[in-house]
Amino acid sequence: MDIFRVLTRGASVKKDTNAAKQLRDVDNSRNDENSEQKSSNNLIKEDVQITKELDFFRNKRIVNRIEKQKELENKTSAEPTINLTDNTDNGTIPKPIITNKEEARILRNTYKGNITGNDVPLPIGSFDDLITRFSFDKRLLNNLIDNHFTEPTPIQSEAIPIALLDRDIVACAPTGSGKTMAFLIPLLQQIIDEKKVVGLKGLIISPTKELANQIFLECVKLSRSIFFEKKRPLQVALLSKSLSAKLKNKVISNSKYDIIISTPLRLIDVVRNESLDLSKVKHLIFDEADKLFDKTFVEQTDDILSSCTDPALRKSMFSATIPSSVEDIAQSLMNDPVRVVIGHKEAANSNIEQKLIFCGNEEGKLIAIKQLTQEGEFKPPVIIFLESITRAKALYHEMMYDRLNVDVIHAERTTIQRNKIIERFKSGELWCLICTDVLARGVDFKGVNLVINYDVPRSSQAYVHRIGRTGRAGRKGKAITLYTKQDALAVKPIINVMKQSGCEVAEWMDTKLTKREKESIKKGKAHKDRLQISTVPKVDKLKRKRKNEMINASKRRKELEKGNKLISKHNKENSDGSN
Ligand SMILES: Nc1ncnc2c1ncn2[C@@H]1O[C@H](COP(=O)(O)OP(=O)(O)OP(=O)(O)O)[C@@H](O)[C@H]1O
Repeated sequence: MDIFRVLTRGASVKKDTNAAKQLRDVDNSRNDENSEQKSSNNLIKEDVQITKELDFFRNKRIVNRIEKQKELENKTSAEPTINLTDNTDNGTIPKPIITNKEEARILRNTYKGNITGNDVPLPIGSFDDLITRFSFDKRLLNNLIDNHFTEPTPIQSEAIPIALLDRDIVACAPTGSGKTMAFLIPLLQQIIDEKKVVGLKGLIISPTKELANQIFLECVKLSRSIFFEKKRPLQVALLSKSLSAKLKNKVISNSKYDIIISTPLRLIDVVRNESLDLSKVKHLIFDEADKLFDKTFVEQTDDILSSCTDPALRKSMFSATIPSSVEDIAQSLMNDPVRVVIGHKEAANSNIEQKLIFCGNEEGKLIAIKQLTQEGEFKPPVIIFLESITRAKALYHEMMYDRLNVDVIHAERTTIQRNKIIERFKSGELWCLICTDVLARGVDFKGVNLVINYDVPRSSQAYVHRIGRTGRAGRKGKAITLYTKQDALAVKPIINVMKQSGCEVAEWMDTKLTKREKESIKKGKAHKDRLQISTVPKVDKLKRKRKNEMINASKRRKELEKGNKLISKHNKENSDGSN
């Protein structure tokens, strides 16, 4: 009972907010003689309101359905599980329970959900719906509440029932909109339902170690205190280097875990070695699916798919960007999938203010960063993305030189170093994180104020993910992309994303390039031939180098002299002793 009280408490909305009023209007109009006409008028109004701010966490206020709730309450009075009575008098709207297609349509309109497929399940309007429609585990619900997840986000509203009804799903929803919980919640419920099956049942694949670790931690939080018969806990594991060694050496049984989270390479390694059996896996989830199906990973992903031999295998794909090429693959691999798109497919998260800065040339980029600092736009925490390890290191040294509180993460840093830096950044000790695309996807840093693309990302997808490190979980964020003459071509897809997301782009930035201009940019191989990162002129660098050489030579000379003195002293002492 208590858990439901807490859940219901979360849904407080002032009665007079525009969105709430419109939604009430929509509902009331159903009883009207001209209900159809009124309803469509209101939906147009509602569209305007929602497009203005596609805020996936706060602007989702649903129909006032007091009558229906009361009816339901009477029906279910024998089951004192759901608290439906509070909150109508104190300025709040009851949590919606979606019972038919019309209600689903209205709910979907509030978040621009486009759901297609055969027999599309109804979304859940609140976590209460999980109780009325699915026999949801109370411990799991408690864990949700303990972690302050009181209302589902749109992707959760849609994806959870689809998965619980054992359907394959291809889901595309904005960065930071809660996709992780959208696949973890139903997965855990299904593992609980299949408690009698021993062995690995759920597998989550992520392209990077950082993201795999983050999903693992979320999964541990949600599965806390869930035990099966004989006090066996629900076992979740991150396939780390040490765990894969233990599995290989049979120190740990390969049927110990219910869920494993892994990167593709690490998983394939233990599967090829026959240290892990995937034949009982029932739920296979690809997070950042478009990355896992691009040329970097596709072979390993294919191997994973062919190792999961259970004919009832259910597959899920999640990402903020799913290009049509990946959708085609998905359709061919999946069994009658439901396709979920939240918001505009080609747009970035609408909580992010996007800006382009033309810097002329490479030197201009450093100057731009300095200007942002001086003008107070460089508000920590800040993440700066660069296209290569060399460039990330160079910028790091440059910013260190300016005594800024920064560190750098790239593939050459060890896992321990990477984890430590991430912790320092999360705790606020570190203000600015410089990185390559290793951190572009999935990593959830709460409260990042600004993302700077020091180098223009190579695709619209890369751009959407990079800037998605800010503006998460309903917060506002800012993204600035620096570009030079060389980037005039590369910046076009970014301009498209900006326009799709409703951001302004100055006309002069979006001019069409002539064939000749395009050719000359291509010849310049924009990405390969960037100048080094430094504001120090070449002459000064040479001077600095000579000065360092002189200092080192003088140090060596002094050490030599010191050594010579010691030897002659020693010799003298020896000769004195023999006399
Ligand atoms: N129902 C919810 N209520 C409140 N906060 C939530 C809810 N679901 C998720 N969150 C929070 O939202 C944040 C973003 O979630 P998540 O990392 O799953 O985003 P994502 O959609 O996977 O983003 P990306 O595309 O960048 O991987 C997290 O901090 C998470 O804890």
